[in-house]
Amino acid sequence: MTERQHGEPRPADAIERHPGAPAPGSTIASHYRMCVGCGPDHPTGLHVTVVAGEGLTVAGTFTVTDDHQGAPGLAHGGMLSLAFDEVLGSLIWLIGKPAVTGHLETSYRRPVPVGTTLHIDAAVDRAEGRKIFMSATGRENAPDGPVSVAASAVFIVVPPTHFTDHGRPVAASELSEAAAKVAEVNP
Ligand SMILES: CCCCCCCC(=O)SCCNC(=O)CCNC(=O)[C@H](O)C(C)(C)COP(=O)(O)OP(=O)(O)OC[C@H]1O[C@@H](n2cnc3c(N)ncnc32)[C@H](O)[C@@H]1OP(=O)(O)O
Repeated sequence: MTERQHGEPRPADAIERHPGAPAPGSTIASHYRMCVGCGPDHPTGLHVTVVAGEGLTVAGTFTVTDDHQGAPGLAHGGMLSLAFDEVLGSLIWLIGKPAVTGHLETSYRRPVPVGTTLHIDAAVDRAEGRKIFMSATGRENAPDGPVSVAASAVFIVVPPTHFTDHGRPVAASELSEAAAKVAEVNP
């Protein structure tokens, strides 16, 4: 085997759906009740919802409210970026490995008014070592509506201790079933 030269891209690695992944069509529960992206207990969070798709895909929704405005009546770009981070991050439940956002690029194609529901389709494109390359599109008010926002990301697989080493220990009651399952798979 020839050694990889400095700066040379890695060859793509196989990446598969984990056998314990949520079934296609099932909801991927919020991983943390106070998450600003998906937590049901967050008072002004995005309350993003996500459903597992076939293969390494998910479909999410985010409804823009007054709490998410930048210009009056329009979604703040950072909030839209957050919605994409959340939906793309949900793909890790299909892979069954903890990972964090290393790089996120967001392309804003149309203004997104308050009251809009963005339908966000996201997929894993490929993996190279610990890097997982993903992409997503957000469509206005329907799964086949016009594309308002598109994004691509690189998530980096981390040890499960990443979250407690850098964050804080969490009580089991703060986590979703899905989060507990990943902790089980990757103790
Ligand atoms: C429980 C689920 C929660 C989900 C919440 C939604 C997702 C989030 O918002 S996560 C929060 C935001 N993200 C973060 O806080 C991450 C902060 N950054 C870090 O902790 C570290 O920089 C981390 C872990 C990403 C990488 O550090 P480290 O483990 O030392 O990686 P390192 O060994 O240098 O690099 C590994 C590979 O990743 C690549 N890489 C590292 N950082 C990046 C980056 N930012 N962008 C692209 N590639 C990167 C490296 O080039 C290397 O690639 P290769 O193997 O081809 O040479």
